[in-house]
Amino acid sequence: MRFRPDDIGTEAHFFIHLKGMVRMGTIVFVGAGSMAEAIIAGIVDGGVMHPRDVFVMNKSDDDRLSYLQQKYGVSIVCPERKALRDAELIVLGTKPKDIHQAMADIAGFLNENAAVLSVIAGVSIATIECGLGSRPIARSMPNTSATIGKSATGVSMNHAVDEQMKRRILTLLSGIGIVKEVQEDELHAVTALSGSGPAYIYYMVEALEEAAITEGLSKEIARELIIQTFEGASAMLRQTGEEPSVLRTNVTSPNGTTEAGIKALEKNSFKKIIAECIQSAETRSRELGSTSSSATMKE
Ligand SMILES: NC(=O)C1=CN([C@@H]2O[C@H](COP(=O)(O)OP(=O)(O)OC[C@H]3O[C@@H](n4cnc5c(N)ncnc54)[C@H](OP(=O)(O)O)[C@@H]3O)[C@@H](O)[C@H]2O)C=CC1
Ligand SMILES: O=C(O)[C@@H]1CCC=N1
Repeated sequence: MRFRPDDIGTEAHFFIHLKGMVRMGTIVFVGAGSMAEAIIAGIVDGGVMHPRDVFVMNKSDDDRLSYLQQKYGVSIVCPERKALRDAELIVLGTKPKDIHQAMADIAGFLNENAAVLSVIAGVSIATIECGLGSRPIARSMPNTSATIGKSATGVSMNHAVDEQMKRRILTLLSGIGIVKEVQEDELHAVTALSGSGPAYIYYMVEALEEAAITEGLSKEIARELIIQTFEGASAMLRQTGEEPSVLRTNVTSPNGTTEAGIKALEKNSFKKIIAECIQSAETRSRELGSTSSSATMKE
């Protein structure tokens, strides 16, 4: 369900949550790129927010703002920045390298009660407090499946976030998928696992598809079989609640095809490769954080 600007109804002002309705004011996305679009699509298409309560701004890419306005019915922050002054929640969605400039650009416009929700990899709550002052701040790590309401998001909040704002932020993030509250330091691991995760899965699909084509299948048939295999395996994990190792054993006939396939994975140190993948991404998330906090200290 997607609300449109002419779709006036009081219920559209509210987040609908299982535990009741949570009132939410306007939201401004500072940095309206791919991740912002994924979240906007999730909350607008999911009926979580009315698009008239959602504003977007960029540094210079006005064409992108027009595209988002056309596609989702959201509004563009005007040069006087009125939307920033009125906003109840600011979503920071720039690249880590641009966050200091973005915070310097908006700091003077925010009302003192505005809360902040960051989706930026690596950048700490302390860095945001440094740039935007002491205020309620949530640091999250969603993923691009937010576009279809299937994000796996981790979030951590500072002490200034009260119960009401916490519910609002959790409700907003629930609108784009599942949410897990974690310690701030654990967000580096969340980033490595589920923030970057969709890319690993797509990479694996590319590899499976190439291998299937080499074995004589058409790309179309291979693609359909792979997608259904991922969907089926993931639904089995969720619905049966079984350990993955048990489900794997159920597929593996003694001396059969699966055993041959798994042996090839083991011979090529599959688990070591995956461990290195997650570890490298985790380390990079920490690097992005320390780069941005040392930039703060230089300023
Ligand atoms: N992509 C992903 O899968 C995920 C990304 N993230 C995080 O989301 C963040 C955004 O990533 P992504 O959406 O891919 O990046 P994009 O490059 O698509 O978008 C970044 C946006 O920030 C804008 N911007 C830059 N400087 C400023 C500024 N000073 N004021 C306002 N806007 C500004 C850019 O506008 P302009 O072009 O005008 O400069 C651009 O539209 C990153 O920090 C990333 O770590 C988190 C989870 C998953
Ligand atoms: O690659 C990145 O840095 C971002 C963070 C998680 C997914 N994309």
